[in-house]
Amino acid sequence: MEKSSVCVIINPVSGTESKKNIPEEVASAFDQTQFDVVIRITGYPGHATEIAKQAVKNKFAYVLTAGGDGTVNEVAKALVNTDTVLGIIPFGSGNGLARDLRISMDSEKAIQTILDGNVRTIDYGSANGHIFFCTCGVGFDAFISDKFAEEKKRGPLGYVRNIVEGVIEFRSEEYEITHDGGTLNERAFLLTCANASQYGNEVYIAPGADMEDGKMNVSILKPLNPNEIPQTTLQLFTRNIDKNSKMISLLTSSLTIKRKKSGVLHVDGEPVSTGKEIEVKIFHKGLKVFAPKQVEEKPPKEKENIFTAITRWINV
Ligand SMILES: Nc1ncnc2c1ncn2[C@@H]1O[C@H](COP(=O)(O)OP(=O)(O)OP(=O)(O)O)[C@@H](O)[C@H]1O
Repeated sequence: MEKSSVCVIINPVSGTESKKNIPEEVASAFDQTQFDVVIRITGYPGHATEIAKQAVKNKFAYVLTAGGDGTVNEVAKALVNTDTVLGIIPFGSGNGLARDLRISMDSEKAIQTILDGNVRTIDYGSANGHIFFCTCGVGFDAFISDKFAEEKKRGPLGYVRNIVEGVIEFRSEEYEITHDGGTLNERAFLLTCANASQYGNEVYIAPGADMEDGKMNVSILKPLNPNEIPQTTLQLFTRNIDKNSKMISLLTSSLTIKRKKSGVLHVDGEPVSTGKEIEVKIFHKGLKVFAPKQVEEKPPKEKENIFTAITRWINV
C-alpha cells in the first residue's frame, strides 16, 4: 500500500511553550510503515502558507500545525476546498479554533485526536478577500490585535496589558452595517464576525456560533460606560455576552461594513489594513480538520464566580 504523506509545520515564535519535542512526538506517533512525515519550521510570516500550498500540490494527506491561530490561519487558507486535512497541535497564545473544536491544549492528546481520524468539515469566512476561520472584526478587537502584533513577548499576560492600555486609548467609530435582513447604523465599541464562538482563551464573543451552519454570527457591542466594563468582561468569559444590553447579535451569510475612514481589520487576531468598505462572506463547509466528535454543549452558565472565571483563564 502506498504511504500517506504528512507535513508538520512548526511556528517557532508562536505562544510561549517550547516546541522542541514536537518533531519527535509526531514522528513516533505516526506509524512509519504507513506514513511519510516531513517536518518544516517557519522562517517568517506567510511562510506557513507557502509550505502548505506546496504540500497540497504534492498531494499530502494531512498538514499539521504547531502554532497559534495566526499559523493555523496561514496553513488552513492553503487547504480550503482541497482533500488535504488540517491537524492542529495548539501552541499559540489564544488557540481559538482549536479550543472551539474541543482539541486538547496538551500536545500528546491533540496528536491522539489526529490519529483517531475523526474529520469535521467546517465553514470559513472572507473579509475583503482575507480568509478567516474563527473571527474577523473592526473596532476594539482589531485595535488590540494591532497593538499585540508589536508585542515581543507573546502569551496571555501580553494581551491583558494591551487590553488595559487599549481601553484608555481607543475611540469607537460609527458603522453602516448591511446584513441578510437589512441595514443598520451604529456607533460600536467592536463589531465582530464570528464563524467560531470565541476569540481564543475561552473568551466568547458569539456564544451561539456554529462552524457548520453556513452563517456568521455578528456581534455589535455598543460603546460601554466604565461601570459596565466588569460585567461585560465576565459575560465574555461565561458565554453570556449575548445577554448584554449593549449587544446587537445578527445571524447572516454576508455582511457589508461601511465606516468613515480606512483602518485596521483583524482576521483571526492578525491585523490587516483595509479600506472604508468591508465585504464579509461565509463559505459553507470548505475546510477539513481533525477534531473530536461533537458532544452536546452544556448551556451557558447564568452566573459564574468572577474569581473562577479569571483563574480558569490564567490557567488556560
Ligand atoms: N520564524 C518566524 N519569525 C517571526 N514570525 C513568524 C515566524 N514564523 C511565523 N511567524 C508569524 O508569527 C505570528 C504569530 O503566530 P501565531 O498566531 O501562530 O501565534 P500567537 O499569536 O502566539 O497565537 P494565537 O494566534 O493563538 O494568539 C504569525 O503571524 C506568523 O505569521
